Amino acid sequence: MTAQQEHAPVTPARNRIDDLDAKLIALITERRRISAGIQRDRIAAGGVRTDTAREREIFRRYHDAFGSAGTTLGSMVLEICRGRLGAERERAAAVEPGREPDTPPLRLGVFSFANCGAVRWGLGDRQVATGTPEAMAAALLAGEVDVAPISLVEYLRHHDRLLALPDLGIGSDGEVLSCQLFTRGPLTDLDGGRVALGSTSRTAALLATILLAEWAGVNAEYRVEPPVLADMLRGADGAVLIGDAALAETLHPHPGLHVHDLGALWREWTGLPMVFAVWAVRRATALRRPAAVSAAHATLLEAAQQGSRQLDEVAESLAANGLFTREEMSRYLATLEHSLGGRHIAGIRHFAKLAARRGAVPDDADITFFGGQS
Ligand SMILES: O=C(O)C(=O)C[C@]1(C(=O)O)C=C[C@@H](O)C=C1
Repeated sequence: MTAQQEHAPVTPARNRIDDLDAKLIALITERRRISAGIQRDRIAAGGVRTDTAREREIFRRYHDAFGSAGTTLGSMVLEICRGRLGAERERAAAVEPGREPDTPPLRLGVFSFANCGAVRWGLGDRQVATGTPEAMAAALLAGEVDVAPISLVEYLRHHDRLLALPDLGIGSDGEVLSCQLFTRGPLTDLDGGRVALGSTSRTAALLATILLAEWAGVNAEYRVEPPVLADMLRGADGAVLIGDAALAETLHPHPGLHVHDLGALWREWTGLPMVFAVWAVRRATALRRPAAVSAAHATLLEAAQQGSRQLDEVAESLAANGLFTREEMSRYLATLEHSLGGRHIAGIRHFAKLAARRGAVPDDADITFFGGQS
């Protein structure tokens, strides 16, 4: 017997710990088995191995129980259950050189708005183009970037040239805070009135006109204008604004102004989440360079997950520009959804039908995914 063993307190307490460790190991083994089943089903249905929103829930649970060590523990448990995240990207990258020699990496784009803050954070030092949704749609369609977010309306308008990346979107299941209709009075007062649509907004502008016409029964006249709320409201009874400007006006509303959250209204009306933007690739690029698109997709999924795991840090970095506090950014990031599950897709298809009825997108506009998921 070694000196250490002689002095080790082999007490009932240690036996109890051994017992608990054995139970934890058995529980994690059981968890891994169940998790593998869910992942298998999702992949068989054309999805990917991971579900960002679900992982965020799990991290929060461990964090609530054990603080930042809990986040590490949750991340280890997930790694045991679904493998290492980087592994997916490495596999995709490993396929790339063999199948698609001598081609440069795909060019990624992201929105400069806070709604891409988590993804930008997760991408770290990787070179990406940034721009407004308007600029990014133009760059994607012109071939200046290969994979980028695009507002839902622009995607639907160009659906025959684009494929959406599975499991990744920018949306909300209810309140979104950054896609807003501002009015001086109740919505019904807009009937027969004027609504200014901020020129940077595509999906939110159309969503507002659909909600007003079909849900609120309001018949208004619409005009596209530069996205400056005070100017917009000078000549109109309502104004639709998106992005950081809308967020600022929502978090610090002017007295007397009514703020209608378009994500919340949509949810109230349809019971579905609203997807404001999807991530897309040109069909021609997907055909020529499928492995590179897979690699880019895996990179973006991983970036979204990484950002979602570190929302406090993301909030801090977004607050650094002085426009918002860290708490405000945390609240905003918590309302955003980066996942694109069955309910989100149902929301997209419902919106596409309503938009087609108004002639805003082609009649056959639908979402089609890279990799064949439907
Ligand atoms: O719940 C799921 O969708 C799973 O696939 C299970 C699980 C987990 O182990 O908890 C694994 C991978 C996903 O990214 C999220 C969660």
